[in-house]
Amino acid sequence: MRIVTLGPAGTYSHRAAGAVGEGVEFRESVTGIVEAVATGEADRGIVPVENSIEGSVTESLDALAEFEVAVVRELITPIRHALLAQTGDFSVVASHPQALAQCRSYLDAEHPDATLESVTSTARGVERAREDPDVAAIAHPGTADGGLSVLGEDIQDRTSNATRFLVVAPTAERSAAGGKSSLIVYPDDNHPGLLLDLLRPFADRRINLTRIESRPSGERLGDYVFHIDIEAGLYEDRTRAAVEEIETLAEAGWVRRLGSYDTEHVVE
Ligand SMILES: O=C(O)C(=O)Cc1ccccc1
Repeated sequence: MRIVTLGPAGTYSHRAAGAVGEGVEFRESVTGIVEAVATGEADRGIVPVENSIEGSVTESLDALAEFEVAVVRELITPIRHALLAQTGDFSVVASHPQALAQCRSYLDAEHPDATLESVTSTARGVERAREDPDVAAIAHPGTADGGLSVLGEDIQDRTSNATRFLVVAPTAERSAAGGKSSLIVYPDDNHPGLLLDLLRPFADRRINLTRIESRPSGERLGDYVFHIDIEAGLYEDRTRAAVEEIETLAEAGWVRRLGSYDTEHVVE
């Protein structure tokens, strides 16, 4: 199986990908990962979608709306960040924007003068720190080799920091079996009560929503795509009926069933 995730080696996504298989290939962006699966270049892609401290990885949500893929698994992993550098004398902290945001209080308290540098992944930040003594990285402590020391451990703003990853696959592999499902709804419409109308089909059938997120459609200001996760499988009659009702409401736009899956907790 060809598996792609966020690289270089050592990212949190790479660690989560260990639950999917061996022999991972890397991409520089989550959009590139979802695209590789949509075009048939890869069989599975692992992307972060949501963090318990920092919220959505919006690039992942937008890529799921842009490309035709299925979601086949959901992996939740604890995230524990470390600060790594050649010495304690640095002026730049480089990491993935999510990691920088998850450690905001620590950085404000311990390194208020450091310049924060966003890079494409935590592992890319570690490469920067290996090359440049003026740069520290925030990453998994296991990436501290090649002359780097761990200057701080468990530096995330809350002890419980978890990230939710989705495993994407070609649409032919979409499953209707599972206790949770993900949908994307683009109503291409705007009227008072639209959101209420979109939610009622679930409420009427006692289907619990675990998440709803709106993202700009890119078409015009105030026009949204809704990412909806529910606690029910697409195989269930009540889910089928609810989604059919939503398809009628969104007939000017589209509804995408990404798939059903069960939550897996991955602890390394
Ligand atoms: O950059 C990484 O290591 C990633 O996999 C993205 C990420 C960043 C911070 C927390 C979880 C995932």
